[in-house]
Amino acid sequence: MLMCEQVSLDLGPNCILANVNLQVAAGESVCLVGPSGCGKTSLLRLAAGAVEVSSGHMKNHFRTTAAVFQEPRLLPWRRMLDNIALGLKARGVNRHERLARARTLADKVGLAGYDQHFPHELSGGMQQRVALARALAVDADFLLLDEPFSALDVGLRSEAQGLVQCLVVDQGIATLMVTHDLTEALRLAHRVVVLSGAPGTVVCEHRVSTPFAERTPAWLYEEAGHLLRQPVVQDSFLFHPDSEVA
Ligand SMILES: Nc1ncnc2c1ncn2[C@@H]1O[C@H](COP(=O)(O)OP(=O)(O)OP(=O)(O)O)[C@@H](O)[C@H]1O
Repeated sequence: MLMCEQVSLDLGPNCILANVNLQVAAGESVCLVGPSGCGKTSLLRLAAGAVEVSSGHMKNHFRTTAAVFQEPRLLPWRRMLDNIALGLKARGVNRHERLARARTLADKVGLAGYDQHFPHELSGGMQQRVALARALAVDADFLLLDEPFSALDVGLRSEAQGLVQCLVVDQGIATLMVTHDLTEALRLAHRVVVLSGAPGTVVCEHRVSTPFAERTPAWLYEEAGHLLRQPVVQDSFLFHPDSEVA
């Protein structure tokens, strides 16, 4: 479990996050949304242990935490399987074993047959799937996802979202994911957490009880509409439906 209690983060003279309370339980998928600059990535960095809280308590009780970023961050001189196996090498797993595990994961993310390809020979969506497989290779029970699909076109994005949904539903991997896309959050999350800006703080938590299989596109847009009708959410996104457009 991840537990944030009254967490604040100052960077230089600026208060980036203030009194954030957030929990992610085992197997739970939580999506963070909020305006640009409100501290979503900073919160992921705190969860990853990359930065220390300025005040409050942050405890990550998951066994293994792995991260996937907006850019796949693959090693261009390494072939696809070696990129997936990177974390295993760092953990001292022998080459035969790590390639076998990487191949199993490549199959799982739909990349069978591309073992010997270099990153530049793969599409953006495929590269992002390699990054996901690399995170899974270390047997993570908690994934931090920082807008992992924002650079993908609509079709690839939907495919990648389906993959993450499978990880959550079939394998019970917990996720904390940052996205700008409310419909993406509603598709993938058990809970959507809305942050407001400057400094970032939680203004709304929305539990999504509709089963994943029933979250059709029509449902997603309707549910996003409901959420955006809440004044705190509108304020967070500076979205005022009744304001005049000049
Ligand atoms: N190393 C740093 N030093 C000082 N300020 C920083 C540092 N990193 C981030 N910030 C500031 O912290 C604030 C929050 O940044 P962060 O990247 O966490 O926001 P975000 O919500 O993820 O933004 P976006 O949605 O645009 O990606 C921003 O104002 C940013 O300028």
